[in-house]
Amino acid sequence: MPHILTQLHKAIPSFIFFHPRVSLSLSSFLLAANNFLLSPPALEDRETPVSFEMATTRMDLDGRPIKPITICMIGAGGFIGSHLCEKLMSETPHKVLALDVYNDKIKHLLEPDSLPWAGRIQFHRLNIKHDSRLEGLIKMADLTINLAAICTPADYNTRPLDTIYSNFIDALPVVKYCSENNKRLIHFSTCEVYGKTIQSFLPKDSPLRQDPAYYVLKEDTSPCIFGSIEKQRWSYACAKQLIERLVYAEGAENGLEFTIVRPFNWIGPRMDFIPGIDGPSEGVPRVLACFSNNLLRREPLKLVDGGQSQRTFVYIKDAIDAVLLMIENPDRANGHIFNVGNPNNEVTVRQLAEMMTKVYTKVSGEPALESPTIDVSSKEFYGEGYDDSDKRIPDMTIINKQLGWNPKTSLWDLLDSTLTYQHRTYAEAIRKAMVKPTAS
Ligand SMILES: NC(=O)c1ccc[n+]([C@@H]2O[C@H](COP(=O)([O-])OP(=O)(O)OC[C@H]3O[C@@H](n4cnc5c(N)ncnc54)[C@H](O)[C@@H]3O)[C@@H](O)[C@H]2O)c1
Ligand SMILES: O=c1ccn([C@@H]2O[C@H](COP(=O)(O)OP(=O)(O)O[C@H]3OC[C@](O)(CO)[C@H]3O)[C@@H](O)[C@H]2O)c(=O)[nH]1
Repeated sequence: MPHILTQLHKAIPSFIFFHPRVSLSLSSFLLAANNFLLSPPALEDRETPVSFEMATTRMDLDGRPIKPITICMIGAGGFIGSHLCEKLMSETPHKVLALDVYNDKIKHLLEPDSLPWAGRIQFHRLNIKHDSRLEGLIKMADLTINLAAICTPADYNTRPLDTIYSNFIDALPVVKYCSENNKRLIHFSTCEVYGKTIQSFLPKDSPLRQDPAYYVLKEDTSPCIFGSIEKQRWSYACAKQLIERLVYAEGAENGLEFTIVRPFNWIGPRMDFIPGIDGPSEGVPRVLACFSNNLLRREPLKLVDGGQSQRTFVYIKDAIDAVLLMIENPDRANGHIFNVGNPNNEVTVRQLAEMMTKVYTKVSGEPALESPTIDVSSKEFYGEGYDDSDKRIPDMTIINKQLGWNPKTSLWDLLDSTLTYQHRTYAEAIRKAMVKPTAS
């Protein structure tokens, strides 16, 4: 192992870090806070890349200067990872060792070498299932963030073994290496660990159904309620729950410094794939990409079991602000489990379909279909063993108290920017793919 580490160290160029030497005055503190709160426009919304300049000392929530750190980010090439890398490169001095099997979603951050953050992000193509470089990379970093997972519901009941291995077995060495090497870990879990609400088991006419105590999901008091074993949908939630328990136990028994994140349906650009364009034609991504695909192809949006399930959606950029607060405020984040969602953005899936149809009509200029949705059974859509969470409203008390974080973006606004991106990125490719070759 030591010789592998030496090679890894040699492979990494020397990094130029921003060193905060500015003495703190009230005005610089206010400016830093202001810069932090007013994020610049998203990279994908910019015509040309904006030059990167760090003019002021960045401060943590307790008024201390933030020291640059090295982050080992596993699953950095995915949806959340790509947005987190973007944020870290454009607004912070931190260095990222980006680990994934794919890098398509972060290519714009890796090339060309002339980018303002060149040298602060380094991609390592590896599969954490079987790669001896993993421990060395975790050792080289101050903090590990584990995002790697199979996390699309269409896989949970059709590939339960892969799902359980990915979300539990493959995550085990990451926890172990962090614990053994005294490295801080931010582990990505899911809101799905709550499963179903207590409300869903109450009689339909029970007045208790109106009481938030029976449906708002709280990190420290809500139970985890899953369906039977034949309902393999819960393979993912159950694996995530067990890895949460393991991380928590490593904290309690061996002093691991950890934070667990439970995302509540984060959505935005670069989420999943559009079947037949940048993913398999028969693939079933999460609902945002399913509905985007239907809208782009001018097909009715498929409502599973009537689209009655409820979700709260949060804009990826709001959620990434929360993760950055966790990264830069370890004293406030360590030892905590955080819900990260937007309780104000609750809709049924049917309402989501209706809103996406309206927004897409606006951004594309194309009229909506006469019948914009179609009902489909879960068995037909997902296969045997599917089941669903009825309602997901995050309680925000803990994240509010510890990090002062609140989501900002309404569902309409986040769909507006996301569907503008989907239309700009995919409409032409879909049009070409849909033109059938004519017989000669
Ligand atoms: N997006 C959400 O709303 C949401 C909600 C709940 C939980 N989460 C959790 O957040 C994390 C990230 O989610 P996402 O939406 O970015 O998913 P994603 O699928 O876009 O990203 C996951 C990334 O992990 C990589 N990966 C998977 N297995 C790997 C392995 N063995 N080795 C190396 N890389 C591997 C994948 O290639 C992918 O790039 C996951 O743990 C997921 O369970 C996300
Ligand atoms: O074409 C479609 C696709 C889906 N639905 C229904 O929409 C609901 C939400 O589905 P989706 O976003 O795919 O996934 P879930 O919210 O159920 O689960 C995710 O939550 C967090 C995470 O852990 C990671 O993202 C994942 O497990 C659902 O009710 C579908 O049935 C539809 O009607 N039509």
